[in-house]
Amino acid sequence: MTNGLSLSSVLPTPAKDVAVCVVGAGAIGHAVADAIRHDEVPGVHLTAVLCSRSTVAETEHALEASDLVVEAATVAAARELIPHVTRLGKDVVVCSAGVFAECADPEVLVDGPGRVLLPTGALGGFDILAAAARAGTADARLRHTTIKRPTALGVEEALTAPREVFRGSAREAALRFPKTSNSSVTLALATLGLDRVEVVVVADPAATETRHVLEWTSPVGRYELSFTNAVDPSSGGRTSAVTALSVLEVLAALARGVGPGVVVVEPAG
Ligand SMILES: NC(=O)C1=CN([C@@H]2O[C@H](COP(=O)(O)OP(=O)(O)OC[C@H]3O[C@@H](n4cnc5c(N)ncnc54)[C@H](O)[C@@H]3O)[C@@H](O)[C@H]2O)C=CC1
Ligand SMILES: O=C([O-])CC(=O)C(=O)O
Repeated sequence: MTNGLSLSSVLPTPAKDVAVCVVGAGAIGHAVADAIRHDEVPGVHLTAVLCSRSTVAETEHALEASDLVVEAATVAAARELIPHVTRLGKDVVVCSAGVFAECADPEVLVDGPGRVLLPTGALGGFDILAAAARAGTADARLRHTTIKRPTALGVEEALTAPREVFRGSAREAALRFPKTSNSSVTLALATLGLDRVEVVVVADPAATETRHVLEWTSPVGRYELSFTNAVDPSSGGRTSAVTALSVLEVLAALARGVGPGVVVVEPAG
């Protein structure tokens, strides 16, 4: 700063707005589309919102008109969309990250040159965990405990106390709870991989919010990160409201040319 340069003057500035198509008009898709419509993300504009009734022609037209696609639908939709969009050379922000639990190698779904970008979703702290993983993962351990209300997990039984309903790998969690373990998959892909992150799922009849606890141990440090998330009321108590906001962080980062979590100081005026 003393030499007259502000931090952002050395960052690349994208030449034009990023044109975004949102796939899925539920809790996340609706919130993301609304925020873009209301100009809450500078440098980004909305081309279309596709729903499950959209025709093939509407879908193709929307993809053609977009630079980037936000998938906020289902694992099944992500399974079809990822190879298709990446083959067109466009990036796709994927909320239904659980789709990667179906693949021995996540890269097989990505038929480039486009890329898949996974938002941190309902979690955070990936920066420090990925940094710690750089020191080596052989002696690292990571556990993700999710605590949600029983109906959000598909647990029909009337519980009177919290109950552990699952313990296994992130891959197994996503296959067992495809609608509520996407964040475990993203976390695993950012750190130790799908088969080495332990996931515990707890159904708590008293839960009014969703809790996620991450416990990391490795030679470089021990971290415990705890997230208590308000749920999006339109998601049946299932989806943490911050997930849509994390998608907006990815879009804002793309428009600015720097990753989420980086503090950018803009020039004055
Ligand atoms: N990465 C993360 O941290 C999180 C990921 N998720 C996942 O994100 C996805 C979206 O979540 P929500 O908005 O809460 O779900 P939602 O159920 O509220 O909305 C999904 C919408 O997608 C629509 N849809 C289904 N198939 C479609 C298709 N082929 N094309 C277009 N639309 C389609 C549905 O009709 C529905 O309106 C889900 O897979 C959910 O499990 C949810 C929370 C956190
Ligand atoms: O929204 C949340 O708290 C987490 C979730 O459903 C998921 O990871 O799929």
